[in-house]
Amino acid sequence: MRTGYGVETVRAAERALMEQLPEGALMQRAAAGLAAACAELLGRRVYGARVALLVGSGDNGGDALYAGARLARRGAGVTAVLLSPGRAHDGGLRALRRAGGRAVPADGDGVRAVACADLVVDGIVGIGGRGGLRPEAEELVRAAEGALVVAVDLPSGVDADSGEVRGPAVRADATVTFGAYKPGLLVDPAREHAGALRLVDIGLGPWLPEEPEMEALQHADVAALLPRPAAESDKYRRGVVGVVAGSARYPGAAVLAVAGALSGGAGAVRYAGPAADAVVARFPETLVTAGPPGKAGRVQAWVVGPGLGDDAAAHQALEDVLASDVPVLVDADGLRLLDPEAVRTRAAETLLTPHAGEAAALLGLAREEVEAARLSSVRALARRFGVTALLKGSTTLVAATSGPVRVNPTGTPWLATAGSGDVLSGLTGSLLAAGLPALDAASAGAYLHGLAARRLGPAPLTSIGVAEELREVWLDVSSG
Ligand SMILES: NC(=O)C1=CN([C@@H]2O[C@H](COP(=O)(O)OP(=O)(O)OC[C@H]3O[C@@H](n4cnc5c(N)ncnc54)[C@H](O)[C@@H]3O)[C@@H](O)[C@H]2O)[C@H](O)CC1
Ligand SMILES: [K+]
Repeated sequence: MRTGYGVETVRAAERALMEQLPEGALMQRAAAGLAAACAELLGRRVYGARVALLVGSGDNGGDALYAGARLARRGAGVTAVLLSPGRAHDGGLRALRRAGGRAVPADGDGVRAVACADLVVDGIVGIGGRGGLRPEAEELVRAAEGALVVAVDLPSGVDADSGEVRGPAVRADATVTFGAYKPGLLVDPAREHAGALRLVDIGLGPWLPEEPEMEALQHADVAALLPRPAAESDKYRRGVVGVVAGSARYPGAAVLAVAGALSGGAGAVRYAGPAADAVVARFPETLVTAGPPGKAGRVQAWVVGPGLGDDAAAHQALEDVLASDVPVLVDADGLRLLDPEAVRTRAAETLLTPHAGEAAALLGLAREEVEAARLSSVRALARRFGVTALLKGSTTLVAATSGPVRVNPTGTPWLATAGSGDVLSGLTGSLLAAGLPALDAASAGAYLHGLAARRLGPAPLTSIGVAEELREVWLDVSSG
């Protein structure tokens, strides 16, 4: 599990550790790790490589200078471009010059040094950054196009805690981050600015809290979560997932949700809704209930919402499902009909799976506000309504009412295909029925769904294609 810790948490840990160390020792550890990463990116062709350091006014710039000195000692031609000359960097500049490097102001000389560099080190701003890049930095960053760009701690201009990018920001080929991943490095849009992530241990471990702010499921974590079909031969013991989806207008959503559910590990899928003919024609094994969900046979979890429409039958179906005592996943039209306050008193778990627009409606925000602050939005959804919330996006986030937010690393923009959310709902509901807690079902569902889409992309995706790919993905992941 890749874990992320917020800026304040990292700073507190750094302060505690610095009290035990000689002045500047922590920065030397960071600089050593940064220099080693740069050397690797240069393919160990450090001797003769042209390196430009973008040096901001804080310790982020200090890291860059001391790393630059180490690269200069290995024969690189290193030029520090000082964005705001000040006394703060006397030590680093002395070290750089002693090693044969030089420093120039952020003017024509600086732009030229960057424009002909093989490697540019972004030491403009790190966890002390506020807002996007400033104009003089922007010009230098533009001059860096064509070079390898390594961001120090995080790409300058992104928000380390939220992953927001509120202005111009560096796009790095790699980011060398110190002590702990910051949540912003794991969440879009900042994640795509960071490039390949590399964590340098500077000894913060003992001073970081047990519980991180964020965690990203890896392959092995999901494999451990998946229900083992062989263990329960009896289909009813492996859980039956009920799917309430589709309408005369959208029968396809029912087919897609059932397709996802059949790939999710439950023993059987029970469909209750007006699109039974379309569903059974495609998936004859589906158990079908003609009447409302309340009259349906026993299920271990419900999925309600995809293509449901908003007529009286839809309202009744949602009410029936929420009145049940099993976990319920509410998606799509179900979210539009939902009175979120009504779910707080449910005995069993409720999982909401909105995209940004649906989350915005539930939170009374504009879609752009949710997109700009995804981490706080998914937490707000979970905590305000006492639910587990999955916020869809190219980085899907999952939050329970407390504990770390889960971030899905397999997300891909390809998933913004009509109907792919219906497949995800069915898949995740089936994992709920198989007994996974909502946080795990949603995390594993998003992981498998993203993996299936990645394997099919960049060919144009069909959602039914993603559902069919899920079977392959399941086998791959569960075989570890
Ligand atoms: N603290 C430690 O023990 C270690 C820190 N590491 C590195 O230090 C930075 C954090 O350093 P800090 O001085 O707190 O802040 P920054 O260098 O990130 O920047 C603050 C500096 O930048 C100015 N500033 C703010 N916003 C902008 C902006 N948008 N553009 C330009 N300049 C901006 C602000 O005024 C301040 O002067 C951390 O990220 C690590 O890289 C070591 O790595 C480990 C030990
Ligand atoms: K930086």
